[in-house]
Amino acid sequence: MVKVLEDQLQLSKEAAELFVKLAAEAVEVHGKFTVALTGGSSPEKLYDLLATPAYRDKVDWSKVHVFWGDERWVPLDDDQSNAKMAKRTLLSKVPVPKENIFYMWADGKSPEEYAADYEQMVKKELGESLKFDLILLGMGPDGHTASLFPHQPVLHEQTKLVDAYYLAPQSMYRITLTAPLINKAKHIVVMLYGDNKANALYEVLEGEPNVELYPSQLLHPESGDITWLVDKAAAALLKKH
Ligand SMILES: O=C1O[C@H](COP(=O)(O)O)[C@@H](O)[C@H](O)[C@H]1O
Repeated sequence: MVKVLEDQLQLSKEAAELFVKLAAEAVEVHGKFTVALTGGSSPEKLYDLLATPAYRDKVDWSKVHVFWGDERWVPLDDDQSNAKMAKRTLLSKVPVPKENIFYMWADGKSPEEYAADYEQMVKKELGESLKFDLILLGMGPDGHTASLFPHQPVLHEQTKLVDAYYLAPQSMYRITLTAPLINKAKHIVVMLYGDNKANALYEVLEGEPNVELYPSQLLHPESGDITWLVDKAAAALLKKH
């Protein structure tokens, strides 16, 4: 489903409502809420909102288990860290138990080693189903989502649930959930705004299949659902939605 909202604030409010609803449902059904956060600029407003009493007080944070969809392989206090932004805006302001937060970073490990460790953590937390209750994602103007970047071999990964690799154009390692794991989620929410993403959004949703160029085309939930929360500017080129 594609939902076109007026602007970043409106789509963030919509995402916050969904987060609260899905958290309550998951806790009711299986006693916890497993969520993978996204990085980048798109979710900042959402995290700010979730930390305000209007939303914060509706979530049982003691039952929330926090993962990330992807991360830049940098220490947690580095400005490029997706976790640093989530900590500043949300995790430092809500009572999530420390042991429920699974950062995609470890001192003294290689990214590849830690990707294998992270896969084990994911398996332990999610059990056999491997289904996150919610995976939040963004999308870059180049059509990448999580750290599934154009033309990277990770796009074809079928065995690993979590992978790490050197992203040469950015001169840094990335660690990411892979498409097969993401597509198992019960709910996927992709949030993005701005006219610089209009072309990629059109190509991803209505263009010719080409995952090498537009990796977000890999998003096809096996049995869950996907909601695209986009603003009018990002949706400007869509014809069918
Ligand atoms: O590199 C990344 O970029 C995407 C998109 O970021 P945005 O700033 O355009 O919202 C993000 O979803 C991903 O988590 C991040 O690592």
